[in-house]
Amino acid sequence: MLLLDISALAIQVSLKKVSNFGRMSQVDRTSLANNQTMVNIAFLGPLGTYTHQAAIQQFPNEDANYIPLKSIPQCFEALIKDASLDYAVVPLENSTNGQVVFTYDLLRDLMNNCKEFKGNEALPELEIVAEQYVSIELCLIAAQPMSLNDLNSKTRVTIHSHPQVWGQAGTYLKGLAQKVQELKTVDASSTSGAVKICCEEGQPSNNEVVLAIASRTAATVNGATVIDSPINDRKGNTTRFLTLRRRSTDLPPIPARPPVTKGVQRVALLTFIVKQDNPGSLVDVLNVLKDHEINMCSISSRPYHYPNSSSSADENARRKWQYIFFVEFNHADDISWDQVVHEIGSKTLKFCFWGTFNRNERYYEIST
Ligand SMILES: O=C(O)C(=O)C[C@]1(C(=O)O)C=C[C@@H](O)C=C1
Repeated sequence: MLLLDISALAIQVSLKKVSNFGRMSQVDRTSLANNQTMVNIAFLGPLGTYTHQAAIQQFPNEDANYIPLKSIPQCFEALIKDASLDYAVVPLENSTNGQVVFTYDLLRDLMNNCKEFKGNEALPELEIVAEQYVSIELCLIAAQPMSLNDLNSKTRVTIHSHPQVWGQAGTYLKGLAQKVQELKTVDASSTSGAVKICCEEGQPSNNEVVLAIASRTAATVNGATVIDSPINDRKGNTTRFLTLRRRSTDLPPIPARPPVTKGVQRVALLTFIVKQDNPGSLVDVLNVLKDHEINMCSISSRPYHYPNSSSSADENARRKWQYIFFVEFNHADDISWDQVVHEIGSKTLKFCFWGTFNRNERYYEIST
């Protein structure tokens, strides 16, 4: 509860900073970015999203300007193109329903469309510099004060939220669907955006109710009412966020939170494609990690398509059912990077190291 109050307060403070930023010209914003004391952080907005909370956790100081953008792709695009932005914070995965596929696919596309290579190592415009964890306590929210008891067998309910939420409150929504006449879910670009839509739509009629699922902070920011909470199926529901920046940045290394002490685990993300028809091609890459006593902590894949520019004579370029792999691993400070990179390069068709960052201590929290 205390945590929520603090975050609501932080969001009020950041609201002021956001509106100031919005009025600045591009030149002002660039000179602001050049002023070492200010950092400009893009995030999936509007204010009150869980990503906003992650951005505040990552950059809690007075010298942070938070810039809400409309979608995850816009966060990537703006950070690449707008030199006045220093960082972008985006969601990566949820402890209940897994990958935020938008982010995975944007990383894939950046590697795929990369113009700069060292051998077969892609060097895309962005890198990952930190991770954050935010507790996701979902609330059912109405524009006007009302009670859960107002929903009955005659009510037709429409609920707006970010698509990532449906899998986190599936059981709750099934229960609610049995209580009302009809329940419809509508995707929004973010949870706080969903509350905004709910407030704009109001209540169409006595038997029709428009609701949203979002955080308590999003309800406060939009002047809406929480009618039920927490509604997530699993206690301890948590989303993991990444902080990105341009590889070419002049910024000093991101301050480590908690401070780097000897023994803090480092984490790296590697993406790659292999010759799919060669038996053992994936195992060969993983064996490089094993040989260097590097512990893999996650592996996942997404569909992969060769870049549109590939020669049409190349059969691989036209095949379906190919995959890009995402592997995260812990490593000691003294691993022989050059050797690891060389060996990974020799076992993959194309690969990318997205950066190496401190493991956030909240990674180790267990559900109570
Ligand atoms: O919509 C938001 O509030 C977000 O920050 C996005 C997002 C996500 O994409 O996973 C973040 C956390 C929750 O899991 C739901 C939505």
